Amino acid sequence: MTEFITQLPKAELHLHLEGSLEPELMLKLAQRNKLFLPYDDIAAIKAAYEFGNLQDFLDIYYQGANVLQTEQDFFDLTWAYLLRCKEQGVVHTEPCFDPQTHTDRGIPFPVVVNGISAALKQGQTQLGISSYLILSFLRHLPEEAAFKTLEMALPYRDQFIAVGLDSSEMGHPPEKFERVFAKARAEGFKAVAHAGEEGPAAYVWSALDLLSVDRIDHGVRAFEDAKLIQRLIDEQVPLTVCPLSNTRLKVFADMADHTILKMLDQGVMVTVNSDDPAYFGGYVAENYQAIYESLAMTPAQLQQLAINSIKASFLPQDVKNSIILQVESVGI
Ligand code: HPA
Ligand SMILES: [Zn+2]
Repeated sequence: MTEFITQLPKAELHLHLEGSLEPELMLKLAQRNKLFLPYDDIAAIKAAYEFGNLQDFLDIYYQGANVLQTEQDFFDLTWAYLLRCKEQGVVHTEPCFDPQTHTDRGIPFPVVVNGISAALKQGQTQLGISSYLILSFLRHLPEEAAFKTLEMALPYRDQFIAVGLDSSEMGHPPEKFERVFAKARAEGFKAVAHAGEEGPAAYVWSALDLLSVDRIDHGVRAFEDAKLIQRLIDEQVPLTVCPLSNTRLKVFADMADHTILKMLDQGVMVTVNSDDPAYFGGYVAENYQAIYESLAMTPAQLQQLAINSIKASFLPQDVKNSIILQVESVGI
């Protein structure tokens, strides 16, 4: 099945670039930048990746991001991710990054965005992978800080397509960011937000109604609210689901409990993504493989998930149509 999954042309729509920082690159960048890391080797780094919940993970993820200092570091991070995309049949990606994680420790915004953009551009020319970048606000910080980040980013507006919302969900509902999302939309950006990962289905409603998002990141707790599921089906709101992330962060105790297949069968526009692959044990193909094995999915359902990933992307309709034809031509 691995080969079939790899052959399916896919889009990845929920990927934190900082979460693709593999332990090997983390050590290399720490040495290059002469920084202290509280780990002796790769095994020690990996041993720290045992999470009881989202916050346990975020604490380690923000600490890991400290090794990213120069434009070259952000280029190398992004390029390593794109090479994985190439291996796994990802033909289009819409990764996000957290500028505040870097600007708050003194790294200038252009260092971050220019390093990422240069790698994405090279991904298009050398690997044939198209991409749109998403700028995410950290929801544990005040809305005022998100406004400042948006202002800082506006001179670089050609380098990203959408704004997003991530970090600690509980206690930080979408409504906290209503004004900054309105401003971003008025500036012409698309919008996505994490909602219904650890937070309740109510956060999915408010992301849709108050932030006017085009997609929901995660959204798996929508399953607890039948009315919400019906709305997601009626409006074909995409959910960027991340199966390995959900089990590693204990959103589901076991992959066999995951609701993605039920939602797919009901007609929800679900997609498969890796979230933070360096921390959760797999890139996008491993996520397809995990649900295929644990949920007894059929190859036709895997193909539908790949089609959904293209449909839910921000690509122009004619490009979507031609990639979907290619997905359909992969023999089952
Ligand atoms: O899964 C996530 N949820 C919220 N914030 C994040 N930042 C990186 N990954 C995540
Ligand atoms: Zn995420």
